[in-house]
Amino acid sequence: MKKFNNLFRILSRNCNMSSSKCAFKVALIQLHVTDDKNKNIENALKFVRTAKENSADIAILPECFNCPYGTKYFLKYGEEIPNGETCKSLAQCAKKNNIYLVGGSIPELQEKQLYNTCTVWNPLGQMIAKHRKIHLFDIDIPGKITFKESDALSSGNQITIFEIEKFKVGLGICYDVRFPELANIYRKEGCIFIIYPGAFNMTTGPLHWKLLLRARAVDNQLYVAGVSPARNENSDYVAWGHSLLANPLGETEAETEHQETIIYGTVDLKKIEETRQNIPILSQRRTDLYDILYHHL
Ligand SMILES: NC(=O)CCC(=O)C(=O)O
Repeated sequence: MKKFNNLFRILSRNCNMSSSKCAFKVALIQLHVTDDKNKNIENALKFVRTAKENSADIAILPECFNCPYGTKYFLKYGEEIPNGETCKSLAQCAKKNNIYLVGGSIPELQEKQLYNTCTVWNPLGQMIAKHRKIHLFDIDIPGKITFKESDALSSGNQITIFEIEKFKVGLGICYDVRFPELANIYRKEGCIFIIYPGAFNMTTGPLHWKLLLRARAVDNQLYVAGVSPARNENSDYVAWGHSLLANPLGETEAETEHQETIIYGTVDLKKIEETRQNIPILSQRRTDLYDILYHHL
């Protein structure tokens, strides 16, 4: 409840002052990813410039935007964070364009371990967050898709929150979206927005991508973005695309299909406040019951 009131305090303090923002323009950049790392990075930078020209405050790149998505590629494309070439480019790009940049994800190499990692850069070009995918994508749907990220990657063990003008934003990567507990923690920590760079596939994409993003939004009464690579029929792993932004009511604010593009949406803090006031589920939760029942199962 304390965190909930904090949002109202920040809102009433900031939003009534003309110098402060109560809405952020968000650019969801759905990139075509190839096996050429330099081209992928250059392409991402070009789209971030376009996002800035269109007055975006935050630009978001997809999961694995510098590398084809597949366990056999991660070591070859892996690099250290923040000293690798991709991070250097992202830092410069954020600074040059004076924009918050959520760097999708890249394979991170640290002490012979690989992680699927998202970095976030502020308009000064400083890294303000680093999220290692917590839940690795290990699934087997016979005849449809088998994928075992844990063959190559280690999992992250931390939740990740960063701030944009005092407002908290939570991070997850793709499969992390399937775990409502993580999103619930972000809400309880006072987040107003959760960002999931993600590359769902042609089986689970049509089934679950949109449903999960909207579910996380409506459960937690905040904005949720899912940002995918564009569909590349020539790659081993064909991404579903369909990047989207869901609002605190669970409605789709912005959505695209599978081609390379940018879509824009607004994170409107007043809409969060209104939704949370009208339907006050956070304070109505019966944790007295759930906690007891959960621990007895
Ligand atoms: N990159 C991923 O984590 C894919 C997740 C996915 O497709 C799913 O169904 O979950």
